[in-house]
Amino acid sequence: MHDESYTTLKTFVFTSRSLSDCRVLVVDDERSSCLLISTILEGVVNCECLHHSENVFALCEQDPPDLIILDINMPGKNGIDLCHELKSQRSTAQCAIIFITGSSDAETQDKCWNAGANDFIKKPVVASTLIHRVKNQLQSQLRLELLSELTFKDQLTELYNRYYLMTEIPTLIKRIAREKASIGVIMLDIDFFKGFNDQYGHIAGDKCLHQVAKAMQQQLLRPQDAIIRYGGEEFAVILPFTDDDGCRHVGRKLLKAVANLNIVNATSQLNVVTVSAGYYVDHPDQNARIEDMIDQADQALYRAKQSGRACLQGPLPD
Ligand SMILES: Nc1nc2c(ncn2[C@@H]2O[C@H](COP(=O)(O)OP(=O)(O)OP(=O)(O)O)[C@@H](O)[C@H]2O)c(=O)[nH]1
Repeated sequence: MHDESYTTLKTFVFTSRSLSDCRVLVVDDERSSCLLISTILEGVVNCECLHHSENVFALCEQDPPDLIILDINMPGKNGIDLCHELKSQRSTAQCAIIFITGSSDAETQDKCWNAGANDFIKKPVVASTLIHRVKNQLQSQLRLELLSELTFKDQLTELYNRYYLMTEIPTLIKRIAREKASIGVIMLDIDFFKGFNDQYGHIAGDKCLHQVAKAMQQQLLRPQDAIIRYGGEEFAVILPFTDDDGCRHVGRKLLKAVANLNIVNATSQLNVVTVSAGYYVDHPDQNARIEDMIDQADQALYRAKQSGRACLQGPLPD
């Protein structure tokens, strides 16, 4: 547990992205136009080109770029329809879209804005204008990203905070209710953490919290799953669209991942840091409240603590 490199205190600085980390997708059936744009943007952002509009949506849904530079007139799906499609889907709505086209009459420009465009550039392209428009677009996105990290993330563990739980999860529950699906909630608490702090000090305690958080985060594979630092050494895991079996499976994986860190805690009978967990699965209606689900999972967590810790408990049988 003694790591000489660990000298920083309470907060971990957020690793916010910079312009050079941003991905820009250029969609234009004219190869020369794609080449020109990506050459101008070289060294500013990472550029990829696509010459067909047909597979853009599928590609963006899988791995959304930060910005798309879109031609309007292309064989197959035209840029305006593609923009409508991208902006109407939750998974791609955040991609900024800049149209780049030779036809810049008022009616065409109107169509672009109505489709959800973020900006519009007229051909022939002026290099410095393209660079500045792309930079402006991406910089405001990066600022928003940082702001939402600062608002919704806990600085010590880099997990979501309670504000995220209370503001974002209720909307998700309403969607799950509409789709008549289920949601799993797991509450976890580090065992004998007071003893750990007393034995190794609070800085080591903070580092332990950070490691435990990272190890648990790595176990969650679906983008909609979320871990929240609920209290000091207590975590809430929200698993949308997950049933009883799925919830138990994830719960066991989380327990194992923490134990496998092998962080020594001489104040625990197991001699390593472990977590106890309780879970609850709900088929919510529109009035369901996250607080009530957490309360149920917390009662199961209490039973896990009572039955010796380092284990997972579910609801009591009816
Ligand atoms: N280092 C550190 N410790 C914290 C933080 N937040 C809470 N704690 C400590 O976590 C400990 C929790 O202690 P208890 O609630 O008694 O629980 P426990 O010792 O883990 O015992 P069980 O949960 O019953 O296994 C307290 O000593 C808190 O000071 C934090 O941000 N950093």
